[in-house]
Amino acid sequence: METVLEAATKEVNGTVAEKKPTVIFVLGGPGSGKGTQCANIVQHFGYTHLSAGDLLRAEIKSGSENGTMIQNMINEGKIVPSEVTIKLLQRAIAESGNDKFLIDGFPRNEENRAAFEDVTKIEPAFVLFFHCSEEEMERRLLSRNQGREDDNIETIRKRFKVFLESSLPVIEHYNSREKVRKIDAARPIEEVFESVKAVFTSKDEKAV
Ligand SMILES: Nc1ncnc2c1ncn2[C@@H]1O[C@H](COP(=O)(O)OP(=O)(O)OP(=O)(O)O)[C@@H](O)[C@H]1O
Ligand SMILES: Nc1ccn([C@H]2C[C@H](O)[C@@H](COP(=O)(O)O)O2)c(=O)n1
Ligand SMILES: [Mg+2]
Repeated sequence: METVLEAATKEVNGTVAEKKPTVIFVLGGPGSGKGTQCANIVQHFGYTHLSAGDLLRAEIKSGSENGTMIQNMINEGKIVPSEVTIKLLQRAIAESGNDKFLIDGFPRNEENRAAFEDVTKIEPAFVLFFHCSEEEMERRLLSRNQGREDDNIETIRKRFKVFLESSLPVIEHYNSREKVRKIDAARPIEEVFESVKAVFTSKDEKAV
Protein backbone atom coordinates (compact mmCIF):
# COMPACT_ATOMS: atom_id res chain seq x y z
CA MET A 1 0.00 0.00 0.00
CA GLU A 2 1.18 3.51 -0.79
CA THR A 3 2.34 5.41 2.31
CA VAL A 4 1.41 9.01 3.00
CA LEU A 5 4.93 10.16 2.25
CA GLU A 6 5.05 8.25 -1.03
CA ALA A 7 1.75 9.82 -1.97
CA ALA A 8 3.02 13.26 -0.96
CA THR A 9 4.83 13.82 -4.24
CA LYS A 10 3.22 12.67 -7.48
CA GLU A 11 3.75 13.46 -11.13
CA VAL A 12 0.55 14.84 -12.63
CA ASN A 13 0.70 15.96 -16.28
CA GLY A 14 4.39 16.63 -15.96
CA THR A 15 4.02 18.89 -12.92
CA VAL A 16 4.58 17.87 -9.32
CA ALA A 17 1.37 17.81 -7.27
CA GLU A 18 1.69 17.64 -3.52
CA LYS A 19 -0.72 15.76 -1.27
CA LYS A 20 0.23 16.64 2.25
CA PRO A 21 -1.07 15.01 5.41
CA THR A 22 -3.28 17.01 7.77
CA VAL A 23 -1.35 17.90 10.91
CA ILE A 24 -2.63 19.33 14.17
CA PHE A 25 -0.04 20.35 16.75
CA VAL A 26 -1.10 19.63 20.34
CA LEU A 27 0.70 21.89 22.80
CA GLY A 28 0.45 22.81 26.46
CA GLY A 29 2.57 22.66 29.58
CA PRO A 30 3.85 19.41 31.07
CA GLY A 31 0.87 17.60 32.60
CA SER A 32 -1.76 19.83 30.95
CA GLY A 33 -3.45 16.69 29.56
CA LYS A 34 -2.21 16.52 25.95
CA GLY A 35 -1.83 12.73 25.87
CA THR A 36 -5.13 12.15 27.68
CA GLN A 37 -7.09 14.30 25.25
CA CYS A 38 -5.27 12.93 22.18
CA ALA A 39 -6.45 9.43 23.12
CA ASN A 40 -10.05 10.72 23.09
CA ILE A 41 -9.57 12.52 19.77
CA VAL A 42 -8.17 9.35 18.18
CA GLN A 43 -11.27 7.38 19.24
CA HIS A 44 -13.75 9.98 18.00
CA PHE A 45 -12.08 11.47 14.93
CA GLY A 46 -9.71 8.83 13.51
CA TYR A 47 -6.44 10.70 13.82
CA THR A 48 -3.11 9.00 14.47
CA HIS A 49 -1.54 10.25 17.71
CA LEU A 50 2.19 10.88 17.57
CA SER A 51 3.70 12.00 20.87
CA ALA A 52 7.21 13.37 20.35
CA GLY A 53 8.07 12.47 23.96
CA ASP A 54 6.84 8.88 23.48
CA LEU A 55 8.85 8.53 20.25
CA LEU A 56 11.98 9.79 22.01
CA ARG A 57 11.46 7.41 24.95
CA ALA A 58 10.99 4.50 22.50
CA GLU A 59 14.23 5.53 20.78
CA ILE A 60 16.09 5.29 24.11
CA LYS A 61 14.62 1.83 24.74
CA SER A 62 15.55 0.64 21.23
CA GLY A 63 19.25 0.95 22.08
CA SER A 64 19.80 3.64 19.41
CA GLU A 65 23.18 5.42 19.26
CA ASN A 66 21.31 8.63 20.22
CA GLY A 67 19.77 6.96 23.28
CA THR A 68 22.16 8.30 25.90
CA MET A 69 22.03 11.84 24.54
CA ILE A 70 18.19 11.75 24.47
CA GLN A 71 18.04 10.32 27.99
CA ASN A 72 20.33 13.05 29.34
CA MET A 73 18.31 15.80 27.64
CA ILE A 74 15.00 14.42 28.99
CA ASN A 75 16.39 14.11 32.52
CA GLU A 76 17.46 17.75 32.35
CA GLY A 77 14.04 18.77 30.94
CA LYS A 78 15.83 20.04 27.81
CA ILE A 79 14.69 19.86 24.17
CA VAL A 80 16.34 17.24 21.96
CA PRO A 81 17.79 18.62 18.65
CA SER A 82 15.10 18.90 15.96
CA GLU A 83 16.96 16.68 13.50
CA VAL A 84 16.49 13.66 15.79
CA THR A 85 12.83 14.31 16.67
CA ILE A 86 11.76 15.18 13.12
CA LYS A 87 13.29 11.96 11.74
CA LEU A 88 11.28 9.97 14.30
CA LEU A 89 8.10 11.86 13.40
CA GLN A 90 8.66 11.37 9.65
CA ARG A 91 9.20 7.65 10.13
CA ALA A 92 6.05 7.32 12.24
CA ILE A 93 4.02 9.26 9.67
CA ALA A 94 5.31 7.08 6.85
CA GLU A 95 4.57 3.87 8.75
CA SER A 96 1.08 4.87 9.92
CA GLY A 97 -0.93 4.45 6.72
CA ASN A 98 -3.07 7.39 7.88
CA ASP A 99 -3.20 10.90 6.43
CA LYS A 100 -4.17 12.90 9.54
CA PHE A 101 -2.04 13.32 12.61
CA LEU A 102 -2.08 14.80 16.10
CA ILE A 103 1.51 15.76 16.80
CA ASP A 104 1.69 16.04 20.58
CA GLY A 105 4.48 17.94 22.34
CA PHE A 106 5.98 19.27 19.13
CA PRO A 107 7.13 21.87 18.13
CA ARG A 108 8.56 22.58 21.56
CA ASN A 109 10.79 25.49 20.59
CA GLU A 110 11.49 27.82 17.69
CA GLU A 111 14.16 25.48 16.31
CA ASN A 112 11.64 22.56 16.24
CA ARG A 113 9.07 24.76 14.50
CA ALA A 114 11.33 26.22 11.81
CA ALA A 115 13.06 22.89 11.07
CA PHE A 116 9.77 20.98 10.71
CA GLU A 117 8.40 23.61 8.34
CA ASP A 118 11.64 23.61 6.38
CA VAL A 119 11.98 19.83 6.07
CA THR A 120 8.35 18.80 5.56
CA LYS A 121 6.79 22.00 4.12
CA ILE A 122 3.77 21.13 6.27
CA GLU A 123 1.78 23.86 8.05
CA PRO A 124 -0.54 22.74 10.86
CA ALA A 125 -4.28 23.02 10.19
CA PHE A 126 -4.41 24.50 13.68
CA VAL A 127 -2.76 24.25 17.09
CA LEU A 128 -4.64 22.89 20.09
CA PHE A 129 -3.31 24.62 23.18
CA PHE A 130 -4.19 23.16 26.58
CA HIS A 131 -3.93 25.90 29.16
CA CYS A 132 -3.55 25.00 32.84
CA SER A 133 -1.95 26.50 35.95
CA GLU A 134 1.48 25.24 37.03
CA GLU A 135 0.04 24.32 40.42
CA GLU A 136 -2.49 21.93 38.83
CA MET A 137 0.02 20.53 36.31
CA GLU A 138 2.50 19.84 39.10
CA ARG A 139 -0.18 18.01 41.09
CA ARG A 140 -1.06 15.85 38.07
CA LEU A 141 2.54 15.00 37.20
CA LEU A 142 3.43 14.02 40.76
CA SER A 143 0.51 11.59 40.86
CA ARG A 144 0.80 10.28 37.26
CA ASN A 145 2.47 7.00 38.33
CA GLN A 146 3.54 5.92 34.85
CA GLY A 147 7.14 5.37 35.87
CA ARG A 148 8.45 8.37 33.96
CA GLU A 149 11.90 9.34 35.25
CA ASP A 150 11.22 13.01 34.53
CA ASP A 151 8.14 13.10 36.81
CA ASN A 152 10.17 14.20 39.84
CA ILE A 153 9.88 17.67 41.31
CA GLU A 154 13.38 18.79 40.28
CA THR A 155 12.91 17.86 36.59
CA ILE A 156 9.29 19.05 36.57
CA ARG A 157 10.45 22.57 37.58
CA LYS A 158 13.03 22.52 34.75
CA ARG A 159 10.32 21.42 32.28
CA PHE A 160 8.05 24.29 33.41
CA LYS A 161 10.92 26.76 32.87
CA VAL A 162 11.63 25.40 29.36
CA PHE A 163 7.90 25.54 28.56
CA LEU A 164 7.69 29.22 29.54
CA GLU A 165 10.93 30.26 27.87
CA SER A 166 10.93 28.11 24.71
CA SER A 167 7.48 26.65 24.01
CA LEU A 168 5.21 29.63 24.73
CA PRO A 169 6.90 31.68 21.97
CA VAL A 170 5.92 28.93 19.49
CA ILE A 171 2.29 29.22 20.64
CA GLU A 172 2.54 33.01 20.26
CA HIS A 173 3.90 32.53 16.74
CA TYR A 174 0.84 30.50 15.73
CA ASN A 175 -1.51 32.75 17.70
CA SER A 176 -0.41 35.73 15.62
CA ARG A 177 -1.45 33.65 12.56
CA GLU A 178 -4.85 32.86 14.15
CA LYS A 179 -4.03 29.14 14.30
CA VAL A 180 -4.34 28.61 18.05
CA ARG A 181 -7.45 27.00 19.56
CA LYS A 182 -7.04 27.56 23.30
CA ILE A 183 -8.72 25.13 25.67
CA ASP A 184 -9.17 25.59 29.42
CA ALA A 185 -7.54 22.34 30.55
CA ALA A 186 -7.94 22.91 34.29
CA ARG A 187 -11.39 21.26 34.29
CA PRO A 188 -12.30 17.57 34.58
CA ILE A 189 -11.22 15.37 31.62
CA GLU A 190 -14.76 14.98 30.19
CA GLU A 191 -15.41 18.74 30.28
CA VAL A 192 -12.12 19.47 28.57
CA PHE A 193 -13.02 16.95 25.87
CA GLU A 194 -16.37 18.67 25.26
CA SER A 195 -14.43 21.82 24.35
CA VAL A 196 -12.04 19.80 22.18
CA LYS A 197 -14.97 18.20 20.33
CA ALA A 198 -16.43 21.64 19.67
CA VAL A 199 -13.21 22.61 17.88
CA PHE A 200 -13.12 19.42 15.79
CA THR A 201 -16.77 19.66 14.77
CA SER A 202 -16.71 23.38 14.05
CA LYS A 203 -17.68 24.27 10.49
CA ASP A 204 -14.87 26.85 10.51
CA GLU A 205 -12.19 24.13 10.71
CA LYS A 206 -11.98 23.34 7.00
CA ALA A 207 -9.05 20.93 7.23
CA VAL A 208 -10.55 18.66 9.91
N1 LIG B 1 -8.40 17.26 33.03
C1 LIG B 1 -7.71 16.51 33.89
N2 LIG B 1 -8.01 16.53 35.20
C2 LIG B 1 -7.30 15.76 36.08
N3 LIG B 1 -6.27 14.95 35.75
C3 LIG B 1 -5.94 14.91 34.43
C4 LIG B 1 -6.63 15.68 33.44
N4 LIG B 1 -6.06 15.43 32.25
C5 LIG B 1 -5.07 14.56 32.47
N5 LIG B 1 -5.00 14.24 33.76
C6 LIG B 1 -4.03 13.34 34.42
O1 LIG B 1 -2.83 14.11 34.56
C7 LIG B 1 -1.69 13.34 34.24
C8 LIG B 1 -0.96 14.00 33.05
O2 LIG B 1 -1.79 13.90 31.90
P1 LIG B 1 -1.15 13.67 30.46
O3 LIG B 1 -0.16 12.57 30.53
O4 LIG B 1 -2.27 13.55 29.50
O5 LIG B 1 -0.41 15.08 30.28
P2 LIG B 1 0.59 15.57 29.15
O6 LIG B 1 0.22 16.96 28.81
O7 LIG B 1 0.65 14.60 28.03
O8 LIG B 1 1.95 15.57 29.96
P3 LIG B 1 3.46 15.49 29.42
O9 LIG B 1 3.75 16.78 28.74
O10 LIG B 1 4.27 15.32 30.66
O11 LIG B 1 3.55 14.31 28.50
C9 LIG B 1 -2.18 11.94 33.95
O12 LIG B 1 -2.08 11.17 35.11
C10 LIG B 1 -3.66 12.14 33.57
O13 LIG B 1 -4.47 11.03 33.90
N1 LIG C 1 9.64 18.09 20.74
C1 LIG C 1 10.11 17.48 21.86
C2 LIG C 1 9.25 16.79 22.71
C3 LIG C 1 9.76 16.20 23.85
N2 LIG C 1 11.08 16.28 24.10
C4 LIG C 1 11.67 15.68 25.31
C5 LIG C 1 11.83 16.71 26.41
C6 LIG C 1 10.59 16.54 27.22
O1 LIG C 1 10.76 17.00 28.55
C7 LIG C 1 10.44 15.02 27.15
C8 LIG C 1 9.09 14.51 27.46
O2 LIG C 1 8.12 15.01 26.54
P1 LIG C 1 6.55 14.85 26.88
O3 LIG C 1 6.25 13.39 26.87
O4 LIG C 1 6.37 15.46 28.23
O5 LIG C 1 5.81 15.61 25.82
O6 LIG C 1 10.82 14.68 25.82
C9 LIG C 1 11.90 16.96 23.24
O7 LIG C 1 13.11 17.06 23.48
N3 LIG C 1 11.41 17.53 22.12
MG1 LIG D 1 2.26 13.47 27.20
